[in-house]
Amino acid sequence: MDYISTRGGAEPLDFEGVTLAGLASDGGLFLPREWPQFSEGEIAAMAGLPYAELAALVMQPFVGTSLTEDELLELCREAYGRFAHDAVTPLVQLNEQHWLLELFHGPTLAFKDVALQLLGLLFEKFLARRGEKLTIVGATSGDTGSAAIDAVAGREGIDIFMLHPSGRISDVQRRQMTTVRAPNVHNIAIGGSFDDAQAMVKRMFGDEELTARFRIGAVNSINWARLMAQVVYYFAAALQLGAPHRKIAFSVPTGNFGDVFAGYVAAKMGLPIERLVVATNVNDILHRALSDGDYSAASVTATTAPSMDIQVSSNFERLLFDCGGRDGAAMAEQMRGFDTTKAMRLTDLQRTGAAGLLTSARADEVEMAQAMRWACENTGQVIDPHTAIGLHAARLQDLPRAVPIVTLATAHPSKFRDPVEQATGTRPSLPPRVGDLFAREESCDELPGDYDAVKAHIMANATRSAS
Ligand SMILES: Cc1ncc(COP(=O)(O)O)c(C=O)c1O
Ligand SMILES: N[C@@H](CCOP(=O)(O)O)C(=O)O
Repeated sequence: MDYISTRGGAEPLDFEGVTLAGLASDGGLFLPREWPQFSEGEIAAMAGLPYAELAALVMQPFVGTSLTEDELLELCREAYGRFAHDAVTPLVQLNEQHWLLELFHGPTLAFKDVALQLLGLLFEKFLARRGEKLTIVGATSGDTGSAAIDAVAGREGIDIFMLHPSGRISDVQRRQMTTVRAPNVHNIAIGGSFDDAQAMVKRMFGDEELTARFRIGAVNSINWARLMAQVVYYFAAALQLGAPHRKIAFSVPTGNFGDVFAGYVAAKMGLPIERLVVATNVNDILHRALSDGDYSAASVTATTAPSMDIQVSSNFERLLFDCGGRDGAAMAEQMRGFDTTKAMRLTDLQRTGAAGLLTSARADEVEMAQAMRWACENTGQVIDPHTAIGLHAARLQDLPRAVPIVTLATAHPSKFRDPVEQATGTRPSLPPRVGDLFAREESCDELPGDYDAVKAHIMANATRSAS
C-alpha cells in the first residue's frame, strides 16, 4: 500500500513513512492510492471478533508490509487493553432505531484515545527501527491534546509541543494536559482560536529551519494513522447492528472532519453505510459547504462544545480530493485560493460525490441543550454537548425504519460538567481512571498567537528530540 498527497506534489510513501511524516511535503494530506475493499463474505466473517482482532483485520490492508500481522495484532491488544470497557467502543440503545456509540472509555475520556493509544505505540516501534527521534507539534481544542500527551508522555526520543487556545477549553480538558509531569511534554496556551493554532502547526511542517533540525511529527488527524484507527469502530458498530446484511446510518459530531471521514473510508471499503450525517455547532462551515457548496471561513465563535469550535477543517481536503476526481494539481490550486481568501466554492463533481453519502445539520446552543435534556429525560443517558449535536442531527433524519442510526458519543460528559449540569440538572462525576486531576499542579507556557514566538519556544525546548 502506498500513499499519495492530495496536492500531488509529494513523493508517495509507505505506511511507516506517512505515520512519521504527518503532513505531506507539499502541504497536502496523505491518502491511500486506492481504497482496499472487503467483500460481503469477509465483512460477515468479522462479526463477534474481539475489538483488537477486528482492528488488526480492518487496518492490515492500510499497514501493508510496514508491520507483520502478528506485530499489528500485538500493538492493537496493547492499545485497546488500556480501555475501561471490554467492548472498547460499546453501543447503547436509546430507542428502537437510535443508538449511541460510546467512544470515551479510553484513558482521557474522548474518542481521540482510540487512535492515539495506537499511534503512540506505532511511533515507538517505527522510531526504534530507524534509530530516529521525533518532535511532535499539535494543535488542540481540548481532546486531541490530552489523548496525545497520555500516549507519548515519558517515551524516549520524543518531545511533544501541544498548542491550545488559551481560555477556550474546559477545565478538565486543560488539566488533563497541564498536570502531566513528564520532561518531554510541553503545553503552550496561545492567544487566538484553535484555527490559529492549527495554522501554525501546519506551517511548521514546511519550515526549513525547523525541519532541518528536527523530524517534525503530527498527532492531529492530518496524520493518516489517526483516521485509519477510527475506521475500525464504524465496522464494530455496524457489525453488531446487522451489517453486512443491513445498512446503517451514522451521525457524527464534526469539527476537523477526521471522525466522519473515517466513516467515509469504511463505506469505501465496503461497509454498507446508508448515510453519514455531518453534525456541526454554530461554527458551521461544513454544514454550509455540504448543503450549499459554500466553504468560507468566518471567525470562530466560542460555544459550550469547544472541541468543535473549528472553521478551517483539515480533513475536508481529503474528501474534496477523493470526490473531485483525485486531481492533485486542481486540489493544490483550489487550496491555494482558499489560503488566500479563506473562501471557496465546491465544484459540481465534489458536491455530487459528497452528496452520495453525506448530509449535514447544525445545532445552535439552545438545540444542543435541548438534545442533552431529551436524552436525559427520555433515555436516562447523560451525554456531553458534542454528542448532543450529533444526537440533534440524528433526530432530524427521516430514515427507513429498517435502518438504525448510530450517534457517535465522542466525549464523556464529565469533561464538560458545567453545560451538562445547566441542561440536565445533573453534574457528571469524573471516572476514577482520571485520578486526582484537580489536586495536581499545572504547568503550561502562555505565548502570544505569534508564529515566531512559538517557533522560538520549540527550538529552545526540544531537547529530547534534537538530532
Ligand atoms: C469531543 C469531540 N467531539 C467531536 C469532535 C469533532 O471531531 P473531528 O474533528 O474529527 O470532526 C472533536 C474534535 O475535533 C471532539 O473533541
Ligand atoms: N477537537 C480536536 C481538534 C483537533 O482535531 P484532530 O482530530 O485533527 O486532532 C481536539 O480536541 O483537539
